[in-house]
Amino acid sequence: MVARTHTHNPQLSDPLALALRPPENETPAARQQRLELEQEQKRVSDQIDDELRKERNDSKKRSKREVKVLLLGQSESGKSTVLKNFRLKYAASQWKAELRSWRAVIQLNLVQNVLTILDVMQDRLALPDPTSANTGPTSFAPGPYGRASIDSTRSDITLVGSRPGSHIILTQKHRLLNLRLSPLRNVEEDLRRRLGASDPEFTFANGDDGAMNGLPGERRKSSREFGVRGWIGALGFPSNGAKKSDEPMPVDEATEILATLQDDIISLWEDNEVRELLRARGVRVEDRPGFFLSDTARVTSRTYVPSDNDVVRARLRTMGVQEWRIILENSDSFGSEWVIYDVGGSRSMRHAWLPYFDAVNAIIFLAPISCFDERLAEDPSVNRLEDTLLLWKAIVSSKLLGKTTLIVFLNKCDLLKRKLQSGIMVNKYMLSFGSRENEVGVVVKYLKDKFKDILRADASEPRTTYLYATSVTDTKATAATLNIVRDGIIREHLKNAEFV
Ligand SMILES: Nc1nc2c(ncn2[C@@H]2O[C@H](COP(=O)(O)OP(=O)(O)OP(=O)(O)O)[C@@H](O)[C@H]2O)c(=O)[nH]1
Ligand SMILES: [Mg+2]
Repeated sequence: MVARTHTHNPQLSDPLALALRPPENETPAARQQRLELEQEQKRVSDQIDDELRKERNDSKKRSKREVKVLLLGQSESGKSTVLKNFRLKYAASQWKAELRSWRAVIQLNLVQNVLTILDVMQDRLALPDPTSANTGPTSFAPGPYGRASIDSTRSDITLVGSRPGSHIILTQKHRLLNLRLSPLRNVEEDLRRRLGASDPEFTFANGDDGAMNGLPGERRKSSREFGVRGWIGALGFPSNGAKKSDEPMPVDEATEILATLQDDIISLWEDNEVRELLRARGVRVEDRPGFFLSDTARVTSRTYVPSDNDVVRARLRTMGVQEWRIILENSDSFGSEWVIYDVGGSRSMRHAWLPYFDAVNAIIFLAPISCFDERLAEDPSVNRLEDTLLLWKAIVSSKLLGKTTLIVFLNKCDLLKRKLQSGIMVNKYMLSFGSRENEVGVVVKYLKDKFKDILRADASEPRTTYLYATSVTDTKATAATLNIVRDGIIREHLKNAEFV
């Protein structure tokens, strides 16, 4: 009978229920003991449930209290730089503790500046030196590290006559510099490995998705762009922010080699022929991300510790989506807890943005307006400004973002100004600009109107939008903008938060 009941009770036919059922010949005392034990177990289980419920509610409340911001824009638009400014201003002690961790990135940026120049020089160096009886570049003494080698078998000598800058003569001095600086190729590899080594998902962007050497006349893509999925892992940030900042930094091999080559790097960058060749080839190293050649003496010193401004200017490409939780220092009021999502901006990474659209209060859209004459690294047929405007159109017309506060930073105004002053004409690249004055204020106003026009024509819903002209490598000016932006976002957030 009992056996039949068990067999016919679907619940008790479950193997787990069968295994846990009370013994059939249980004595009253054993039964009493079992029931007491079960009661205690239930009490503990209920307590755990209560705690979980409380935690869920707390996290819901916290999530309501948190201000969530998504940084969007194409690659190299300045998203990570805005994040850095935000942390510098609102999480200063954490920021300070992390400064030293950026040394390797800045050293890598400087090494890449030098290697870019050496690459540009290679075809000219392959030619015999007309000012010297000594014709073979390999006949020079090796540099201080003795690992140098020069490819003297290049076969493109016949082509170089037609390249821009073919009138510039590089001499023995340049060959020697090239030879002495060639250990930097190993330093580059070493630093890349070191930065990538702590991130199992590190990726080298080489070719199909890297930033373009990018300036007018240069179609080649860089194999130098380097990105990591997480700064924290790659840079080895101190986990508790407690790293002592007055200890000297260890002098590793890269630092030692850079210190030894300091004078050569300065000679290369200050050399008139080299400058002329770069100009002729349209390679504006000084306008590129992560330009540190003007700071060579400081950056190559054995005791170099990065400054705030160095870190803000350092270039480290973002891969995927990085979430930053920032508790604003000196503020316990509403709006002191921020979550900022910093995303990778190149086309192949944009699909990863979507899941964050309905979770954020505000979007800061970075529009690098100095890029009117540049092409996308990932698709050289597309103008970078055009890509930015298309992205903006897609964002404003997205229904998912109907309630999201939109903030636009018309960024890189400093570079825009320099470009316009160097004589590059906006109307050559943007016909609709017409005969307006080729001046930064006029261009900014024109583009602001363009962004507003797109908003009017394509917005899924009318919404609050703020536009600012920025140069986010200028930390002082950006701090002031961020203050206004922060207050605006909090105001909007308060309006929408249910519990207010
Ligand atoms: N001169 C100047 N440089 C800027 C400005 N904004 C950003 N940069 C530089 O441009 C480079 C790219 O900026 P990032 O913030 O890394 O760009 P990103 O949008 O995060 O790029 P991805 O991570 O590839 O999506 C960095 O080296 C910055 O220092 C600016 O307003 N002026
Ligand atoms: Mg980035």
